[in-house]
Amino acid sequence: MLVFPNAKLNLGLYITQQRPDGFRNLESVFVPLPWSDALEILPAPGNVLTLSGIPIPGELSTNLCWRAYELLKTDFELPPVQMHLHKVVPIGAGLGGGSGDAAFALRALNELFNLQLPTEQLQQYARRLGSDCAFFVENKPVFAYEKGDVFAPVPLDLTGVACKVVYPNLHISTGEAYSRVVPRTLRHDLRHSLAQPIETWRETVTNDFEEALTPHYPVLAEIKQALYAAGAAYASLSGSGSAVYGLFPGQTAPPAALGVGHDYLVWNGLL
Ligand SMILES: C[C@](O)(CO)[C@H](O)COP(=O)(O)OP(=O)(O)OC[C@H]1O[C@@H](n2ccc(N)nc2=O)[C@H](O)[C@@H]1O
Ligand SMILES: Nc1ncnc2c1ncn2[C@@H]1O[C@H](COP(=O)(O)OP(=O)(O)OP(=O)(O)O)[C@@H](O)[C@H]1O
Repeated sequence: MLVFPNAKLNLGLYITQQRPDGFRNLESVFVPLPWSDALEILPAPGNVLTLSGIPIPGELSTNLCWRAYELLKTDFELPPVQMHLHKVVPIGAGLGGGSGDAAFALRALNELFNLQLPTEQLQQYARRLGSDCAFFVENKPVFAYEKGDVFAPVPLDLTGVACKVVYPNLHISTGEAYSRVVPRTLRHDLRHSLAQPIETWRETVTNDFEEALTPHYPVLAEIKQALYAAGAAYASLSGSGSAVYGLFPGQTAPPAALGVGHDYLVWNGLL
């Protein structure tokens, strides 16, 4: 079975509280971003994981696709599988790339071996692999809260909005990013702000990681400024960075060149 695990963008992100379990409570809206890896899973005589594309740090056994398989195997008698992951989505980007791989692996294994796990149960498995993973089970725009793994519907449809995502070849680890933010009680009603026209978001929709990380990584502000100069209606860091995106509603494609950075990885397309 061949699947294409996509990435996500965060529209606004507020870190509201330190939790007793070491994690933080947050509020954010997640939307799918059609920048995708490719993952093939087949029954096989023996277990094997192969990789291509962007190199993934760490042992094969710690790869999130493999961990998804191992997790299901604790509860089900799964036959051996061969998996191949072709990595396209940049890592340490705040795009949830690894999380998408994990959730798509759970979904594919569920289908391939007819496990008949309903959505809620797949989300429970996904939560055990990472805070971002559960989003990718349903993979539709949601308001996320608590650890970012509990969801409420959000009446937001960005389908067809032109988008540019810029990754400045800078790996920011999620743990490091969180350690730089001091949680603050909630200051904004994100869902209310996002219900207004995109052009108003610049004044109302913020990501707490941006303020905390920009002094350490000025390139983030440079890219954001360039996106606005190129006509973005809204630009922001995604998640814990380092990817920065711009939205260009009403345009059939985002502008081709930004005039910043030579070796940046860029995704252009429609949401
Ligand atoms: C920044 C976001 O991408 C926003 O969507 C996510 O919150 C990150 O989710 P993720 O990459 O799946 O993160 P996890 O693998 O669960 O956690 C990595 C590390 O981030 C921190 N972490 C993560 C999520 C959260 N709600 N609070 C945290 O404090 C913890 O230090 C944790 O050890
Ligand atoms: N399939 C995978 N794809 C990417 N990273 C993976 C994968 N499996 C395991 N990892 C590990 O996860 C780490 C990346 O997680 P990190 O949170 O830093 O970045 P991210 O993928 O951009 O995620 P997020 O958007 O949630 O911040 C890598 O250092 C890598 O070791």
